[in-house]
Amino acid sequence: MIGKKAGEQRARVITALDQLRRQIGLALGAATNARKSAENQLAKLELEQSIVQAGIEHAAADPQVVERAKEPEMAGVFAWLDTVRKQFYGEWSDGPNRLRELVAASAPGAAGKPPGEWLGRVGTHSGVIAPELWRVGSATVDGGDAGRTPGTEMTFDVAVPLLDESHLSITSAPKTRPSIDALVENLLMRVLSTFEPGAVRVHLWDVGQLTAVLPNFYALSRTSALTVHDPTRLVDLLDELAGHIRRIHAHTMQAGYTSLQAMRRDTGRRVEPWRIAVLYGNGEELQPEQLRELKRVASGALAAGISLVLVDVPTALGGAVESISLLDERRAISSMTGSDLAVHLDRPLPAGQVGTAASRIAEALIAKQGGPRSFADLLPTEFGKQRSAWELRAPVGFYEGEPVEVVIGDASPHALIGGPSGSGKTNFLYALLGSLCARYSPDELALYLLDFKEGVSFAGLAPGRRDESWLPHARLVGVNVNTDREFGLALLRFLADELRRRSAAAKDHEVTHLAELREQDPEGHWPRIVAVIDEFQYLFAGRDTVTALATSLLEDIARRGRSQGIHLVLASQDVAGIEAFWGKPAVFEQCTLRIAMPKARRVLSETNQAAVAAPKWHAVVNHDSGVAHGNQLAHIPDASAKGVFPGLQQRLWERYATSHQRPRLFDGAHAPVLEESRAFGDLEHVARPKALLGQSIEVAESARGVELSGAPGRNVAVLGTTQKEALSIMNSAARSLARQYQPGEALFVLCCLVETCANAVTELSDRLAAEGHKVELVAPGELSARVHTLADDLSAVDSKRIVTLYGVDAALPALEQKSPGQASGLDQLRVLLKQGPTNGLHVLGWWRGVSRLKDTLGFTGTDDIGAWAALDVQGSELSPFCAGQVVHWSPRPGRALFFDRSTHSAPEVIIPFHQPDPGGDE
Ligand SMILES: Nc1ncnc2c1ncn2[C@@H]1O[C@H](COP(=O)(O)OP(=O)(O)OP(=O)(O)O)[C@@H](O)[C@H]1O
Repeated sequence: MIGKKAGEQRARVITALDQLRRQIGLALGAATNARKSAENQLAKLELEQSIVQAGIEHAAADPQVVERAKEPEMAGVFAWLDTVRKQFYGEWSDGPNRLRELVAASAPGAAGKPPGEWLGRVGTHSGVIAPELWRVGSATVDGGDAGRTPGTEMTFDVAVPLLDESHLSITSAPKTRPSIDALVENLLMRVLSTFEPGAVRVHLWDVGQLTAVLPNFYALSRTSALTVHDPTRLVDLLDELAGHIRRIHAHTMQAGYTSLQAMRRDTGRRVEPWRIAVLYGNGEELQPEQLRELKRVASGALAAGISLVLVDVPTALGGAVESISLLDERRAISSMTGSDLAVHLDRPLPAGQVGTAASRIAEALIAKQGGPRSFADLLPTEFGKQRSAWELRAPVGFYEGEPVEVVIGDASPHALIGGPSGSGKTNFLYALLGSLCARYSPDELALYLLDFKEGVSFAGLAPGRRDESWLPHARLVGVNVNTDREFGLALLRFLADELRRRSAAAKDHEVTHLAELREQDPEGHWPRIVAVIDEFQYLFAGRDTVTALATSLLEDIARRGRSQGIHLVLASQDVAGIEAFWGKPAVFEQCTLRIAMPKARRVLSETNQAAVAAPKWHAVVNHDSGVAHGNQLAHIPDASAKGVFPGLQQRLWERYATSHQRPRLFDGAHAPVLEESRAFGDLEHVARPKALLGQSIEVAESARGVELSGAPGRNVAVLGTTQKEALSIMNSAARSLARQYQPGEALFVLCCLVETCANAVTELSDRLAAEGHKVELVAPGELSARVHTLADDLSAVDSKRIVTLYGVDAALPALEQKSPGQASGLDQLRVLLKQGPTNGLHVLGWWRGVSRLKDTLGFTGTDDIGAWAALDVQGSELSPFCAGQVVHWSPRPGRALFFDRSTHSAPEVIIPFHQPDPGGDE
């Protein structure tokens, strides 16, 4: 509605202006017109000219003229000129009045009224629609020329279009610099006094002066309303303007508007401030590069709410440009009024009053911007109102009181955040997450959060002991993953799978973009996914398969994630993290959103140093791959203060928790407890039980186990000297198996040859017995004999037998002994390993070294150990048990390398369950 009205008014103004131009041209250039129309009648023209020059009344009294006019071919000259004059004056006689009305309507308030009515008052105009004209002076025509009494003067206002409408080019005459300053000052003051503070930003550049450009405005230079630029760095200013143009253009186009003006009218919001750049040249041509850039800026500026005022900068700008050329100190010719009419420029505004007015505007602006904003200022009044079909958009901070947004979408699908330790990177992430989660519901946004740093930075987002709330948008929270690079890999695999799932769904619906998929499949669950990986450089920390896989997965996700709504936010503390990236340009280039914390280097682009000088608790937000013109400085509110983020989380939790699942927490510092794991809890009686060895490192919580079928080789070896983990794996295996057998269905034969584990094994034995199972605790000295009987009865016994041996290596000397003519205990153990599985007997054995296991197996090869879990054993020792492949494994506490011939192509890292230690020495 507003738009339509404004549009009509604008059309009226333009028509009236055109008319005005024509009329003035006619009035003052009647002779020219007459001459043209009489080109083929030179004599007639001359006569007409002399008549017009003299004036019709004068000419009629001139006998010479009267004589010539009597000539036949001159017949009608007088009559014709009289008609023209009557017709024109009929229209023009009211021109000055009409013009006055027009300026009053199009230049309301400070835009057109005398300074006494507004100078020194702070404007209140909201800045959605700008006045169309701005007064610069007045013009006077003689009443005679206007069909009135000759000799009387008729004055009308002269105003120029500026904001959204036109650039302005001003040309000086000798010694007119003070007049030009007064003209510019008058114009700028009218603009600044019209709008509420903050709606307009003025940039001043003067090729000849560093500081003293428009000194009366000095007070404003403390604020964002006025920036004085370095005379030697015009290109910087032009770059900055080009950056605004690109950014605003992208924003408005995305919202479906061709200009900022159209967007403002339609949305009723200012969206962006207007910008006026005043460039003072010296009449000399600019350097070609500057000129090119200036023209480029000028062509896109108006649609982005940017107007240029060029003073003595000789250039022909394309598009709408009005001009004012000074004739002397008070008079000028303007393109608005035509070349025949001198404009009397308004008197300079009183310097003192301009200074006072500038101070008042500056103070009002500072008061309005307030002090530093808080985290609460980032949050919308109503939660969960935004839709993420096209993009995610949320403010993360403020610049001069105005919010600075981060956009994650088609143009900026992935983000790279960098800053040294303590620069506020984690705080930034919290500000971003809070702002996003408050705007988008968990159905619109799903978060996968991973922190490779030691510490608990994201831990609070998952349910905890002290705070039961969690962030409903979070699907996964991974903390303390510094040593578990595999978990990073698992997340990337998960994302790549999701990418495929989304691509397939998009293909089914014959669409290519998430927004279209959501439209076609309204019942589907297609939130945008944001995966935050803090200290992501850990992914590339070794020259191994993890690095290689992480690289290719990241590249895939980075490249294809955009259209499927899967976004990466990669954060890194040090340059090393970023440098890990330089060799991986595919990922780096896709991170078009760059966020640099103070002192961060190389995050933006090699040459963009903006972050180096950024103040504390600020960030440079750049959606243009770090190119300087995309820089947006923002103060980031404190999101890490006590209770701040948890406060928001509590509100979100109360709102969404009942309808959404809690996130999975993966904490690399805490091994899961067997009894608490879902995999253990879900076990039930089955025909082919699985011995659980530990938890897998995956996005979904799951455990790894070995199925003890009747196939040959279905025995399990635990390798290494670390007792705690070895005990854990052995016990989890036995206990999980016990859960899957009916009481009496299986016999557990336990033998512990490691003294320090005796208590734990006894405890296990008691527990199994208590569960109703048949258990035999064999003393070390009796093992050989028992192995014999087990081997002898191998096919004769009907029940399952689980032979669980702790420290087999310690039994080897005893097992090796043999009576002449008889098989040794070792021979019989080999029989069990080889023939046991097909006869319902499986060995779970712990060997404290690979060579001891080899000794045990003898020449029979490694096939009888179908699955193993290795602890402090070097990878190279393991290849014989892994079909000869190269095994990368650097042993680390609390982790095991697991391989099952029947299910794995390569070994994987698992986490042995945590065992509350009942009696072991550790
Ligand atoms: N915008 C801010 N306003 C006020 N305090 C802040 C702000 N940003 C960070 N801080 C404070 O500075 C401390 C360090 O910030 P933060 O943990 O975000 O830094 P970091 O760059 O992530 O460092 P590190 O990588 O070592 O964790 C925080 O404890 C927080 O209290």
